[in-house]
Amino acid sequence: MSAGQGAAADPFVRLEGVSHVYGGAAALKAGTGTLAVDGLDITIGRGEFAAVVGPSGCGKSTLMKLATGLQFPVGGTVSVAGEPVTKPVKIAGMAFQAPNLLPWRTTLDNLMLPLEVVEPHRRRLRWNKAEYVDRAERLLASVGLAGFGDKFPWQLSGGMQMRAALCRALIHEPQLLMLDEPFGALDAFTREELWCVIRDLHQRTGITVVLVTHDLREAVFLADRIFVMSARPGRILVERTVGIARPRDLEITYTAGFQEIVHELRGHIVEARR
Ligand SMILES: Nc1ncnc2c1ncn2[C@@H]1O[C@H](COP(=O)(O)OP(=O)(O)OP(=O)(O)O)[C@@H](O)[C@H]1O
Repeated sequence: MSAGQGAAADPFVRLEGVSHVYGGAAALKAGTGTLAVDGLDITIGRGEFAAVVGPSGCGKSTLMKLATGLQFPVGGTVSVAGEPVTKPVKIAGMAFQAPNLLPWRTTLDNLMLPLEVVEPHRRRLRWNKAEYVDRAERLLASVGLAGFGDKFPWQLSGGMQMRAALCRALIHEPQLLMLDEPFGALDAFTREELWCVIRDLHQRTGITVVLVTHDLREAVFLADRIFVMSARPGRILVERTVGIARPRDLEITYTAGFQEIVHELRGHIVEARR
């Protein structure tokens, strides 16, 4: 296992007895709200790589939004790094299925965007631009995009855009990386290439990662622990420690042990869908 040896060692992201209703509690009472998650308990350790899987619409993205302070629960508690989550969590970086790069900005300028918003970088950016540009260029190089900073998003392939979006999520040196189906729109080969990019990043930095995915192979290849959610309203049904030694090579995805875990998870999701 990697740096984070599980939740017990050093809890970092913690949701306890969390319920969330879109539209608010009053809307739920009136029958117009959606109870997305209910009694959701999950603890992720510092430095751990956690994956969350489950049936469509079970509340995986909601879990991500609650953990990062983009939504607030109607019940239960959410904390990150020991602090209750009461506003958007600054120490988190996020990447989603769509890279969402601004087409009129170069790749480098897209990477700089969070720095123009998040303090203390916002204050420092003007006088320390060269230092930040250097950081952005080092990040681009670390994902195989050295020299592409001056290209516009439309000059990059889908996989390259996703790499750039990952760099943008990391530019403010977050302690927590939240990935919501980041590779869903990519072809199988590009996706596997990016698994290795994320694997190496996690190995190198020890950052805590939470990955939401529909791809069970992706979850088993990358994660220390996998959480299976129930159908909506979502809660954690199963917690599976992967236990495959690191560093992991793509070859392990063809081994019987790996495929056994994938099948086991698939069984849990079929069950959850019922
Ligand atoms: N803004 C919203 N307003 C009302 N209902 C919402 C909103 N966002 C999500 N929901 C509902 O809450 C439930 C959980 O949504 P969420 O996006 O968290 O699920 P998910 O597991 O990420 O879905 P998927 O696997 O399809 O991406 C779903 O039934 C969804 O329709």
